[in-house]
Amino acid sequence: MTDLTGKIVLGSNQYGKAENRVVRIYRDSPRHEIHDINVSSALRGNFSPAHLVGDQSNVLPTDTQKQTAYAYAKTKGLLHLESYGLDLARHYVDDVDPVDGARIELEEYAWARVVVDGVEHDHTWTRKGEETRTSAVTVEGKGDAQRTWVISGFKEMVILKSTGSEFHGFLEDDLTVLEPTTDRVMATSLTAQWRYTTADVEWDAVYEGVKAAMIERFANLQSLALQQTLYAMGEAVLEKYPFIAEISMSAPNKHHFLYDLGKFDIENNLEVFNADDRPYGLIQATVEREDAPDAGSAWRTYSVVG
Ligand SMILES: O=c1[nH]c(=O)c2[nH]c(=O)[nH]c2[nH]1
Repeated sequence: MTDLTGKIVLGSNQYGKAENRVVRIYRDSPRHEIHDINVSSALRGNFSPAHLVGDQSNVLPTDTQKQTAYAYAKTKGLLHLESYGLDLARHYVDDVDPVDGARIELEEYAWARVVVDGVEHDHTWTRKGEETRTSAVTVEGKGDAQRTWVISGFKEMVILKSTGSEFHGFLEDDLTVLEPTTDRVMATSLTAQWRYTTADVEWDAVYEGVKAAMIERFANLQSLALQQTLYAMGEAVLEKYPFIAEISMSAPNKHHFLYDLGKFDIENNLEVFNADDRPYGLIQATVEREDAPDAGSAWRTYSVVG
């Protein structure tokens, strides 16, 4: 083995405050609104002195980033993940001299208003078992050279269809035991992220529209495989919204195996299944436009590792 003798230098780095749990209540009228989020910030820029010689003069403390996350929830507002993320990212890049890039990652936990005596309650909710909405906003550069990328998405939207799904005609080798099927349960816990070509978007309406397009395609397509369903869902989103450049999806195949009731002489006509949690097939795909603008830093995550 040859010993390496090159100079040791600092590679890519960033720092910030991860997972600030910010809950913003709007209580200007008797009917309150709640936004319950998890926000992480990461700053990129000239932080070599901090790493090399312990000089903090360029370092805006992570504690300040935490304070900013909470303060901005009030002063700038927290109505949409994306607009709040843009406010934070632009602040760090525009107002903090050593910062030339900021990455804000966000998740929102949905709450459902409770209904008491048939009336929606003003200030009490239960946590929805729905998907978690997500966003990732990146701003780089100052002044006219500034670039902005916005990704929106969701995690763990659990969706199931009890028919309309087939899987057959697959490649077989000596170890293939899977039986082909023309009728099965298809279920997944879908994670999706889509990249906008603009930051001028009606965030909530488009989020709901993307979800609706995906759900409609999942429900109505006679599926020959989860791969085909995933592509069709992505295609539906790009067809509907010309300002979305690409969508990436990750879909665990939540297998529902027909339970053997024959041993009890009980007929099971696709009625009783074992919902097995692992192992699971994991189908992942990106659907994109050939003329999509360069993704730049859109997908660079805040975590250096992983
Ligand atoms: O939709 C599916 N895609 C696969 O690639 C696959 N593989 C498998 O065993 N079952 C399934 N289902």
